Amino acid sequence: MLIVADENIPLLDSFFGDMGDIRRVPGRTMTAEQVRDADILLVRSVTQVGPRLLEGSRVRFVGTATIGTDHIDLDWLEQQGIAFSAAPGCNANSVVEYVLSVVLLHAERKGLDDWSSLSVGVVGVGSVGGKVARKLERLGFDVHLCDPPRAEDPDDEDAEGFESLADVLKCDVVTLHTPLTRDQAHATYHMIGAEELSLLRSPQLLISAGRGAVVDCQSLSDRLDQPDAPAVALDVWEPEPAVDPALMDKVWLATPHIAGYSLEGKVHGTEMVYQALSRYLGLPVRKKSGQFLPEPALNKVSFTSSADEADALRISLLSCYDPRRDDARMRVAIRGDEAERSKAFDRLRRDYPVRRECSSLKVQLKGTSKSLQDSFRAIGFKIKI
Ligand SMILES: NC(=O)C1=CN([C@@H]2O[C@H](COP(=O)(O)OP(=O)(O)OC[C@H]3O[C@@H](n4cnc5c(N)ncnc54)[C@H](O)[C@@H]3O)[C@@H](O)[C@H]2O)C=CC1
Ligand SMILES: O=C(O)C(=O)[C@H](O)COP(=O)(O)O
Repeated sequence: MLIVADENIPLLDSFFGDMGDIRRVPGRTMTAEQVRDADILLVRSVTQVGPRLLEGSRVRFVGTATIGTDHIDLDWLEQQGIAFSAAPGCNANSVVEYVLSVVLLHAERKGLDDWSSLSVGVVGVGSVGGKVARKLERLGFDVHLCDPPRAEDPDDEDAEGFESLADVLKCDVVTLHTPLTRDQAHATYHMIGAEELSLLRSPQLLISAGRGAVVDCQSLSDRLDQPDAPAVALDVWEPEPAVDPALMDKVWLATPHIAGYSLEGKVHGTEMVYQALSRYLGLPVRKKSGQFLPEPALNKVSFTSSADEADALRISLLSCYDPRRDDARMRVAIRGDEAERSKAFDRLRRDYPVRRECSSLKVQLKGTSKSLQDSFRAIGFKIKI
């Protein structure tokens, strides 16, 4: 059996090595020629999967080690009888930690003593947005939710209290977590256009961590030329990988589509596809991502009753993930013509440093308040009192 796989899928040999031969190819430039003799195709978000890639091949299973599926022609795969599996939720917690760190830095920049005094609007309340909302609520934030497809779903038992997009855009922070959809009810392509952007003003913050084209990036660039523009943290871009350097210069935090790039999130993506492929082939599921995760570089911090509580939280969260480092790397790397910028964007992603989630850090909180302990728990740290 031949497995053709994006070379950037981690742990290919560990998970799939005993299932067949593996041919690694660059995902962005994968060709029909490279997959023609494959039985199994494993991709990430940068490979467009449809008739152009697969017609005439013998591929019978496609797996994507990602949450998003907008790069896959799902209808065509179904028509062809090609089995498919994504990795729903695999890196959701990584995106949540990106959002928490961005909100923390924003509050700090605004001189707020209490970050939870900010109101946060979550647009798209699924696996990622739902987790963002739950963690922020546990941290005491005033959270507002917008998800019209869920609001209209009669079978959704938790579909209460959703607000309109216009209402949610009044929050201090607005964070976008919808998939990219077109030609359907509540399509999200350019959902945040000139009109919506005109409702967002300084000192509000817009975070985009779903897909680039959910925001009309030309309108965003124009809006950011105005004096009352909101602050913007962009993890996803329109287009990728040829990021517009003029837009990058205008946004507060620029990161190269890495919100979901914790090691746990990436390895979990591989594991979920491995599980789906094992089920498809009728093989036992024997491997678990936990067995392949290395010891974290930082595994313990300790605070005493003398610790300033806000500082303790800040130090711990930013020790696990500080988006300013990704922002700095991106601003240095993205330069030159379109081809050079595209290569640099993909290189930043391919060579992404190991980033561990908060759950990998044990935090000792001796003699600290119950509310601080609750906050650490809400974020996902392992705490010891
Ligand atoms: N930046 C990154 O690294 C990552 C980005 N993503 C993106 O995040 C997206 C969301 O992921 P999940 O939460 O796991 O997906 P999900 O499918 O669990 O949730 C998406 C939610 O968005 C809602 N939605 C759809 N159209 C909407 C609209 N017009 N307005 C408001 N809400 C709408 C859906 O009803 C659903 O509840 C993925 O599709 C992917 O594109 C996912 C992982 C990492
Ligand atoms: O899971 C998703 O959806 C994402 O957006 C991934 O973080 C994308 O990562 P790549 O597949 O582009 O490496």
